[in-house]
Amino acid sequence: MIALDAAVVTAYAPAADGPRRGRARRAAEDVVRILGPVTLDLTEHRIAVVGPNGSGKSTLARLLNGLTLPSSGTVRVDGLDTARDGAAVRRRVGFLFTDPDAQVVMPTPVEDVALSLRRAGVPAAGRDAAARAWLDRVGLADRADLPVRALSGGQRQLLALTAVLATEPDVLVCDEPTTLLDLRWRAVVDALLADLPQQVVQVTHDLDAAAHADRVLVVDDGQVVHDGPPAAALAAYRARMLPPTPAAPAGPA
Ligand SMILES: Nc1ncnc2c1ncn2[C@@H]1O[C@H](COP(=O)(O)OP(=O)(O)OP(=O)(O)O)[C@@H](O)[C@H]1O
Repeated sequence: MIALDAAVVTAYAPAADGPRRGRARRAAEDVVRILGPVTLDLTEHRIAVVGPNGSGKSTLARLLNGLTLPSSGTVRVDGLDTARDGAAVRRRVGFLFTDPDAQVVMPTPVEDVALSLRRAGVPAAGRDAAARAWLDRVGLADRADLPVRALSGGQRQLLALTAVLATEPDVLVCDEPTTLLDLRWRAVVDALLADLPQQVVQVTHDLDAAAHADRVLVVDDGQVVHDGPPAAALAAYRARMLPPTPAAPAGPA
């Protein structure tokens, strides 16, 4: 289980027209709170995180596997503190970025998945065959030895997802995994995520996808402002984002 206890994230963000200071002289007034305090126990199988641009969703997602550490408060994964046990946390919690090019580092798909297997401790002798088996599972077997740049954007995101899954995490955190994909690839990735046995926490602007979650967190202005079943949380989010339409003027009597 992932548990956040009064987790706060701050960042150094000096005003553009403020005085310029060296690293040693950063002023307290230039430190801004970008998230929190957030206290949550994340136990549901499928959790969606929605909210406007810049509201803090990615920051929240990155807290969950220690990519971002809380400035105060704690984040624990199965009791492991992300600030102290980062490597063990990252073995449990995989992270999928919006842009697969930020994640895929090797020249070919089979090498990229093999790298994940290496990180997961799979012995060298079995890695190539295991990587091919993973690619086969997601329908990328015939792309295994092509240069990654020859894959479509959708195939690259599928590859990035496969490379994360190959490490067999207990939890998968996805930060807008389908935002860059066309409708067809979005459906492929959504279907794959829906079928995973793992807990999935997904940041998304796709409210249709969020509607299938067990729990939806609505983040706004660095706070979790709604938390509950999708119907109620998404209605609250829509009401927050979209002003009510003015009543139609009355017609002639
Ligand atoms: N390292 C940083 N330094 C200063 N400000 C930051 C830093 N990281 C994030 N922010 C700010 O914190 C806020 C929250 O950012 P975050 O990326 O979490 O939002 P988001 O909800 O994921 O946005 P989007 O939907 O646009 O991806 C934004 O205003 C962002 O500019």
